Amino acid sequence: MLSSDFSNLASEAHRMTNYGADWLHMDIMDGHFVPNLTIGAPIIESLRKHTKAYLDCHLMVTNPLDYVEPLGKAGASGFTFHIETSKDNWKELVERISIQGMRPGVALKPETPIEEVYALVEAENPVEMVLVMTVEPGFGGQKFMPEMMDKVRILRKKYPSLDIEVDGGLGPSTIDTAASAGANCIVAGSSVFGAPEPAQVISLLRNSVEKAQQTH
Ligand SMILES: O=C(CO)[C@@H](O)[C@H](O)COP(=O)(O)O
Repeated sequence: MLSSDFSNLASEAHRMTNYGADWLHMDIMDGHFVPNLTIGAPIIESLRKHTKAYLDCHLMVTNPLDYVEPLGKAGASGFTFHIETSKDNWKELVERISIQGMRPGVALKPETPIEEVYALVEAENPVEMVLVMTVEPGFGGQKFMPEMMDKVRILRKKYPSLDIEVDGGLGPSTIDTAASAGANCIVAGSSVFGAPEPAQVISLLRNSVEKAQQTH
């Protein structure tokens, strides 16, 4: 939703779900971990009053622990934190996310090796999704980094049933590359909000993933 009109967030959310979006991806940025500042728990709480959609929160913040209880109480559905911020406390983080009834996920920046998330996927109380950033986090409208697909291929081979999300520069010209590598959760901002027919783009993204899943 970073590409949406934030002054009309509820109607933008309805527009996207009416166009066929399964989830609403909410980029939460603190202006410290990334050089941008967006939304927090109060916005999620207000939005939750207007939609039952899955709110897939991506925490681009230095201290994700500070956001767990506020976002859980606000009605967030998924809570995906960055491994770069939680190498020493991810077990506590995942436990507290789960206690709040949210789905835990872990994200990694382009320069972070994929090996750094294996322990979180294999843990007794594991994350349920890995978000492979395909741009440097902080802004929408950037160019897709195809070199990140090696991470997706490795994850898909190692964990066949894991949810693998990709985020950054996804659209009609890049979706087949991501889907064929094994990504099954697709974040798309500018390619959908900027499209003359957003529903057609959402349908194209979904069809590409479904087609690729038949070969995995
Ligand atoms: O987390 C981020 C950016 O940090 C992403 O969610 C972007 O907001 C995706 O936007 P597009 O690249 O699809 O325009």
